[in-house]
Amino acid sequence: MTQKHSFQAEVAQLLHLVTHSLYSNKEIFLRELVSNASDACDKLRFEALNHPELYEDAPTLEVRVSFDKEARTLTIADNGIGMSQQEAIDNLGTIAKSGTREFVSRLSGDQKADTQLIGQFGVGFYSGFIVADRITVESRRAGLPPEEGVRWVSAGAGDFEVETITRPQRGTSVTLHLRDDALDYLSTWRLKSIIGKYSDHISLPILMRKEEWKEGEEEGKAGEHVLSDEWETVNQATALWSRNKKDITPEQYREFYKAISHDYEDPLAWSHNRVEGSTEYTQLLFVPSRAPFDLWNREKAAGVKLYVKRVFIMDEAEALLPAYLRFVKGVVDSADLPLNVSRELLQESRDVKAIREGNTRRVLQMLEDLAKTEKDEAASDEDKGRYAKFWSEFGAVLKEGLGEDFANRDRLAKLLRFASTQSDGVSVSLADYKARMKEGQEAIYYIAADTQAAAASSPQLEIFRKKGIEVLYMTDRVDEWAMSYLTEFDGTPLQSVAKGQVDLGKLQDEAEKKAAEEAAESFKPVLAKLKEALKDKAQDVRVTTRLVDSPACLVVNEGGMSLQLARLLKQAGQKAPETKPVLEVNAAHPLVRKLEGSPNFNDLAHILFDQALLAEGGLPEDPAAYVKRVNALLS
Ligand SMILES: Nc1ncnc2c1ncn2[C@@H]1O[C@H](COP(=O)(O)OP(=O)(O)OP(=O)(O)O)[C@@H](O)[C@H]1O
Repeated sequence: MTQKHSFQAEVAQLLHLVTHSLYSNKEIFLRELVSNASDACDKLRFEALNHPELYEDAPTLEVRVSFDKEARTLTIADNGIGMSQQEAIDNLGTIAKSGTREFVSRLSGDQKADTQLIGQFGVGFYSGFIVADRITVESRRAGLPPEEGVRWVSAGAGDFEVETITRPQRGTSVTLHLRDDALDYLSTWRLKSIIGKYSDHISLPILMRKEEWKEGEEEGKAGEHVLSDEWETVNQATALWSRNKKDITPEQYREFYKAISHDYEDPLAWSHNRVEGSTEYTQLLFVPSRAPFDLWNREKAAGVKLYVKRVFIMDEAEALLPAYLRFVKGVVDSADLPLNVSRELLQESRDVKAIREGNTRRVLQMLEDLAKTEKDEAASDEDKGRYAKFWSEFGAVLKEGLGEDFANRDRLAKLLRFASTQSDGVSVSLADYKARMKEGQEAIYYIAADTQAAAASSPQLEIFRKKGIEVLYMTDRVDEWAMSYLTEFDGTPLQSVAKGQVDLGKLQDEAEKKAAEEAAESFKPVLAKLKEALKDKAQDVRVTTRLVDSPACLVVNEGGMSLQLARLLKQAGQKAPETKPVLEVNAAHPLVRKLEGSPNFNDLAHILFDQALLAEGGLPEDPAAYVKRVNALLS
């Protein structure tokens, strides 16, 4: 008896996209289905560690790819874990992974944008519908009796049908009923070449029927290739990472990366090593070229798969890399961990700790190499641009490492890049900055703001501009938090220009200092009045030398949380300490001079404060009152 089921809405949406736009290279459907078959075998091998009876009478795991020209079908069959009827309904009719669901919910309906997005994702099983107008899946879960097999059929529209079948062999076969424009896949040569390209690294044998040359029977009739009953292995069938580095081509590394990451772009860099010593393992790690849409989710699945002696143990083994390197993809194959290792155990294992440290060092090494190439005269333009590309995609995540990975903080600091008052591009390293520091300059200055434009026009910068001192712009959300962990670079302190008093030290000449002191002295009575008028808003009011064109600005005390960070925290619904800022005034500014003896002193004082807040990216506490005061003065 067949039962009809509807696809979950998200699946229907995904299928629509698959069948209506997707993929300039259709052939990846084979990679996806072979990869599912291989995963199913991995799962069986894993479960059979404790239940060897699951192997039944077929202990050799394999994938078979075959086709039937007459029926126009292509079949990918495996003897892996298989599916029960309920599993087929669940796995092939709904999207279980929350990440994938979220991804689908982001599809905009704009085909071009969606195709881009989906390229980052891989549609797995559903990619079969790129080439098929109907798919039949027959399966039986290992351990269930033959009568509890299942047949699942769908034309890829809104629904699918399932029925119970008897299936003596365990595992799954996926049969694609090819569309008219996909009949070229009914060719041994074609399929072999696709498997060679995408699935060579799969550690299981992929078998296809051998082809034989048959002479034409009648006089004058040409011979042809016919399929024999003999099967042959058409891939290398050894896990790519277990092969010798020198036997692997760059092309093979790239394809391997695409297969494990579902990315359609080449990786930016990779590193493949066999690590020996007290903990033995192989690592093959990739840096992608493009950030995934959910990079910001720190809970997001980590990208490293764990194997133990070639046996697949788990995807997304977050213990193998720190969270700030969650963009890295790859494989770790340990020789020491027990096969039954669990996630909980991983967290505590000393071997895993050693692997995590080793992986971290490797990734940093890869990034340092990319950064080095940036300045290498002999490198191609493309190679030179790789680090900048990396930085624009992943720089903000890497910065989290400053607060997370103290042991590598110095290495991370060297990898940072910023825009600055002297560079629009985000390309200034702290070492570049130091090399350009003015004589007598004692700190690396930076300013944090929401955007580069806001940073560039900030009043706090005025004196630095005037003196030609470079200031770094920090415009990533994580910057302030990250910078709180980086107080110095190579012996030079980092100093926010919006915190504490400006002390340009040797950069300020004696005459300037003296003039400032005198101005401050004569301004004292006004200052006292200002403090009184603003006592609910400002912690203190003082005269500053940092302003040139602006009348006033707000700063926080050294060690205090910046106003910008406090705002970000509030926006994110978190508690921020209520720190009152310090109002700094430019005693030489006409507006400030006007204060003395003004009948509107109180209004002017509040306007001065609120404007400083606006200039800094904040909003007056009572915007309407601010507008009223300004209007009163204007009219
Ligand atoms: N050959 C197979 N044998 C057993 N189960 C399968 C097979 N193919 C697919 N499945 C099941 O169907 C589910 C959905 O497959 P699909 O390819 O859409 O996503 P996935 O493999 O989970 O994710 P991804 O392709 O992104 O790795 C799989 O998780 C698996 O449980």
